[in-house]
Amino acid sequence: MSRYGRFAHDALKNNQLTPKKRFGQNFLVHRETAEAIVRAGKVTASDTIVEVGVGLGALTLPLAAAANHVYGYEIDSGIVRFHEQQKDLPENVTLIHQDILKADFNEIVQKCGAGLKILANLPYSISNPFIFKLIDNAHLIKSATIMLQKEVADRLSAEVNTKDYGVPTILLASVATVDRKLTLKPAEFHPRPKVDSVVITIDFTGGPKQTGPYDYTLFKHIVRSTFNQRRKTVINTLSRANLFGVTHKEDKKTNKELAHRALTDAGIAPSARPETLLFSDFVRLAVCVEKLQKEAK
Ligand SMILES: C[S@@+](CC[C@H](N)C(=O)[O-])C[C@H]1O[C@@H](n2cnc3c(N)ncnc32)[C@H](O)[C@@H]1O
Repeated sequence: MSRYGRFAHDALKNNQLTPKKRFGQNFLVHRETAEAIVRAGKVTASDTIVEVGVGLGALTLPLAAAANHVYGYEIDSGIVRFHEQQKDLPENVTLIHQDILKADFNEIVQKCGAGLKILANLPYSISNPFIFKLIDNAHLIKSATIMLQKEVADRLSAEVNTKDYGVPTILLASVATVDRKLTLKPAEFHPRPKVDSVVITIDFTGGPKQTGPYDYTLFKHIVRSTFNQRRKTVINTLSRANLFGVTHKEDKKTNKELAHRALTDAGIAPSARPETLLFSDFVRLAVCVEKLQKEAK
């Protein structure tokens, strides 16, 4: 066992801390790996970093050595108590006992300054809701370098027309670009997870080329409704997505006609399946649906 691994093991044992599955507690056991994640995040001496899930501090310490300041969020009161008793975190680390999913990103910006830089060995238990939180707060974030279960990273960086391509891929592509950095084996953690992990950097400054204005809420609704039934054709799901204010049963035909028009106006084959459509196709579709909605008023 590495020195880091022995440290994690002993720290947990001596403080009656059992790794909690519900908090996704798989602690890093190699210092070099933690340092590689900091390098992947391109952390510089002037950076203020937001770390999600401080744990025993495996990533926090190299982050604190490389950055100006680290605001570390941790949900587990046992771990927070451990750091308070040990006083082991450097002075430029502020430990915040809070569930990151409940945190207000505007308040985090007030603490950390504009353009958040986030690093995390992300607890697997929150990876999906956390990604959607990042998407919703994209305008406040510069980059997020995060470690995820490989299958989640595969979904976020999936190519069009593959089984992994879906709602998270498209919504993330609408605000950012994704770059895969490292693949880590289960032996990098204590306790060992069952699957490989991947570190990705999500760059919120390198989002898609300007597509012109479109209704983002409508775009999201269309993406979610079509992928809800990913085996069906887009004309099928779009006609049932309550887009055109036609609710009477007998007006099924009208819904289908309007959906057909929106799709052909957007240059999309009505018989297409959602996984064959690019982010830019969904944007064009949202623009055409909005135009028809306005005409119908
Ligand atoms: C995978 S461990 C990583 C710990 C440490 N950074 C490391 O690399 O060894 C995830 C950490 O996130 C914490 N955590 C889990 N859910 C959280 C949440 N919703 N908000 C803040 N921290 C959370 C866990 O208690 C745990 O310490």
